[in-house]
Amino acid sequence: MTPTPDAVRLAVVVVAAGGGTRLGREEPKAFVQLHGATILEHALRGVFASVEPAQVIVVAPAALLARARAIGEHVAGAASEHLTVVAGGETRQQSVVAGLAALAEGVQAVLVHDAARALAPSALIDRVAHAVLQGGEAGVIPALPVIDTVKRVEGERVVGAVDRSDLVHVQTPQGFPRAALEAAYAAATEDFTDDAALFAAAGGAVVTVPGEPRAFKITTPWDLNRAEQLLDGGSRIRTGVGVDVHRYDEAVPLWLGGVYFPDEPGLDGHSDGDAVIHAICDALLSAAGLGDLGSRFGSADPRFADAASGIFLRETLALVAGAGFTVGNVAVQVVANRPRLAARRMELEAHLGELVGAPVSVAATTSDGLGFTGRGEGLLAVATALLTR
Ligand SMILES: Nc1ccn([C@@H]2O[C@H](COP(=O)(O)OP(=O)(O)OP(=O)(O)O)[C@@H](O)[C@H]2O)c(=O)n1
Ligand SMILES: C[C@](O)(CO)[C@H](O)COP(=O)(O)O
Repeated sequence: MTPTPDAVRLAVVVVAAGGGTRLGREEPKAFVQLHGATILEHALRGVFASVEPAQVIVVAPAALLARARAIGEHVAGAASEHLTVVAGGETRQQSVVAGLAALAEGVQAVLVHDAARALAPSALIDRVAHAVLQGGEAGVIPALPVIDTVKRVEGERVVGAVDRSDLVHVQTPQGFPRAALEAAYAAATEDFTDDAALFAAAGGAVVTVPGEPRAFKITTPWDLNRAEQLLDGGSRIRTGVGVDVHRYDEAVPLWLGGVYFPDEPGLDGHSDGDAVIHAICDALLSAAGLGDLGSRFGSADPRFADAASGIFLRETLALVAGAGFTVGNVAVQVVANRPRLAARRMELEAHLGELVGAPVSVAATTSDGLGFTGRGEGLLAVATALLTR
């Protein structure tokens, strides 16, 4: 993943070294299973599906650094070069210090994010990142209004009311200019419950952006059940559609569905022209509400000139997973005079199913001589995708 200009300036520190006392599990909280993956994996999916950070630093328990790296590499895939794993400390603040110590040169803004906020949507991470990257000197934190009445108590005795109109619930990621955050941490003489308080204690200004209910912190067993239900009981089925057309180009090889077809005219395009994979990517992005291939990868991006289209599918699947979706199935229909797919349909379905990680069905037809496909000028692929969340 080549960083975009914004990403060259941004690092995300994911603090995952806590013991999870209030959760009451044997393993440290970030390594507790949630809906078939660890809490850490869920958190990293959101991070890697968001802005393209130049560096992601996972702060993990010293005894689990290798496990944390394996999880990080599984999520990051081709972006693993941007992953750093360091050992945390006795407190959250000490873990953040360890994360800051691992920041690469050139990073100018830092997001600090709780792995325990495992369902934080990538849109929230984008929101904080873009607010910080706008170049102000303030810290940026996500916040939600307090909707319950708040009382001051002494033991069980209520001793006063608190005006909730100017109170908010604060979440993570919290974003800061790097130099100012490092200076604030260097000057800290006490423990704070979040980075914004430490930053403010050093004189830094802090502003809020809207938080997200899904970014709640998994702290107690009830929270873990709530997260499980959101990922399971709240299953929502989403369908999407994708279409792609390419003209034939006799001068290039034909790759279709990630499979090479010898002695067939290739497809003209900025990448390898694989209309089947492009249509599948658009169908997946459409179902997840994540835009389309052109908006995500750019139709003229030099990074993808002549690229094998499998790279688009891997990146698309990471985005879809990061948004909390699982692929149910994909169906593809090819409309073209060539190539004849019948003899290789099962091979195509097996290969695409392996790439997508779910059943992929492939069908083909001609257009009975009608239109550009009938005149043998090009090939059209239509795909549908079913996602669940
Ligand atoms: N020494 C610590 C303590 C906390 N954290 C991280 O800070 C985030 C918020 O902390 P919290 O939810 O309190 O996690 P724990 O400290 O593990 O929970 P508990 O207080 O119940 O032990 C979590 O992602 C946790 O992994 C950390 O990296 N290092
Ligand atoms: C950082 C934080 O998530 C912001 O709300 C919160 O302060 C962490 O508190 P914890 O007691 O360390 O979970």
